[in-house]
Amino acid sequence: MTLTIAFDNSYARLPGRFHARQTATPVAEPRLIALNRALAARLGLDADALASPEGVAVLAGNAVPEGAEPLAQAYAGHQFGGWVPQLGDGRALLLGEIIAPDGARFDLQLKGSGRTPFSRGGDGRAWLGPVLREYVVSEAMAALGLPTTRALAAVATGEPVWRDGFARPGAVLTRVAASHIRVGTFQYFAAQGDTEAVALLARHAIERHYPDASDALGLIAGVVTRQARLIAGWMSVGFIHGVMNTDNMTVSGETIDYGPCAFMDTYRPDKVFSSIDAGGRYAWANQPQVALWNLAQLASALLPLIAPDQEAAIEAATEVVNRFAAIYQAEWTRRFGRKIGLAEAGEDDLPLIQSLLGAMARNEADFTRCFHGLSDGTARDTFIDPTAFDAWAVDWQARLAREADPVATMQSANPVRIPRNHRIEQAIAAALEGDFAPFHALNAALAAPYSHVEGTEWLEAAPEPEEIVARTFCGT
Ligand SMILES: Nc1ncnc2c1ncn2[C@@H]1O[C@H](COP(=O)(O)OP(=O)(O)OP(=O)(O)O)[C@@H](O)[C@H]1O
Ligand SMILES: [Mg+2]
Repeated sequence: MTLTIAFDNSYARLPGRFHARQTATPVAEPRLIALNRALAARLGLDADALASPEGVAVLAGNAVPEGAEPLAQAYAGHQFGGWVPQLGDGRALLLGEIIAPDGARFDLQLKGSGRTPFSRGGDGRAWLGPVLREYVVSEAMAALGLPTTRALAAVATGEPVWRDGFARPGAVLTRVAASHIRVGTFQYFAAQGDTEAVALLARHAIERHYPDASDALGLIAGVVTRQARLIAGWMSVGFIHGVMNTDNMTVSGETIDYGPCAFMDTYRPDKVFSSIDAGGRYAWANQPQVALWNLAQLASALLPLIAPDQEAAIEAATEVVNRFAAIYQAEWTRRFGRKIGLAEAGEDDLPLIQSLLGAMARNEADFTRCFHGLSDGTARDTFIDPTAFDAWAVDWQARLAREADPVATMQSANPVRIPRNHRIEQAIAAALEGDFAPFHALNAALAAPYSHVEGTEWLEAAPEPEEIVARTFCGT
């Protein structure tokens, strides 16, 4: 079985200071854990060839496929608000880009493939737990209909990875993305005063993601729009990214870096999962503000391209960045409106949505179960005090009288299943014992999140108190 991948590596053609050419460090005993056949088909890749020994060698980094030009991408970033002038792929390699049958261009990247010039003190590796988490959650995000990087494959390396004094099984994730260009990629060059590189990168990003944009302002406007919509989408499914540093925000508008992420069970606007987010900077309710702050950093990196006069550039960029609030608010209203059965919610409907959310918080309602329960009469059962729900439902029913098919609207907006954190942890624990069945069952159940599927009820319920997993770790 021969694996042929038609690479066309536009990022590798950018000047040398954009990346470090590097091959993966071979691993002892590659073994395929999961191959995403549906995604392979979408990309025009031969899944059987990927699953063959030759294919698995490529997915593990033990063989370089013909046409690939592996490289680590340079980037910088603000981490928890603190500036880090050089980050870069310290444990990932871009193999190259492929053009799918429909003409769309995708990066093919290995994550956990060994040390690079950007590794600093790190070992360049990933362990099984975070690889499975990223696989499950990124694919669930795609199934929910939200823009995201994808997981094409997970491979066990047969080598230990040391974390906190424990030997963990090593793994490599094959990630697919519209690109891996981050806000931090622009910042990396801007901070060095390398305006030529910023301009080259802007042109590259425009060609790949915003062909209608004619200049840097158009690029910013495009990213602002996509990120505002993306974050509103996260909010609508209770997703908490957990580490929204500027190096973890894409310019394409796809969700990236599923390190400490989680979906919340009980609705709490200030919910934080990440063990390192002590100040709650990246709490659920803070995500739009953080995104806006990150976008301001992008705009500031692009200032030299906007106008020779800095004052004028700042003024123009600020106007574009400030469009975020209206785009976000419109998308938030549209999404939460649909969640309560309103096909086209408007500003007038905000009090109704907000009063439900307030009551949900006071009554410790499960976010996913409560919204889904609106269409089958079980929402009130998720409240500590169901009569509080009933009180809200009076106004709600009155408003629903003006809707043609509110049940259909709600069912298309409220997932019945999300990747619950305790289920992810259970799947990881089983995998560490050599049993990957729960991991595969989780992926299968999450592929169709909006409809009831026989045999997947175990994933619909909120965790029992003793099952709750309230902490996540940063995934390195
Ligand atoms: N085990 C490791 N070895 C070397 N570098 C690492 C390791 N873990 C993380 N890094 C680097 O630390 C920085 C921040 O890591 P972060 O957790 O945001 O990213 P990541 O999960 O590795 O990757 P990505 O953002 O591509 O999903 C990045 O530059 C990353 O490459
Ligand atoms: Mg990252």
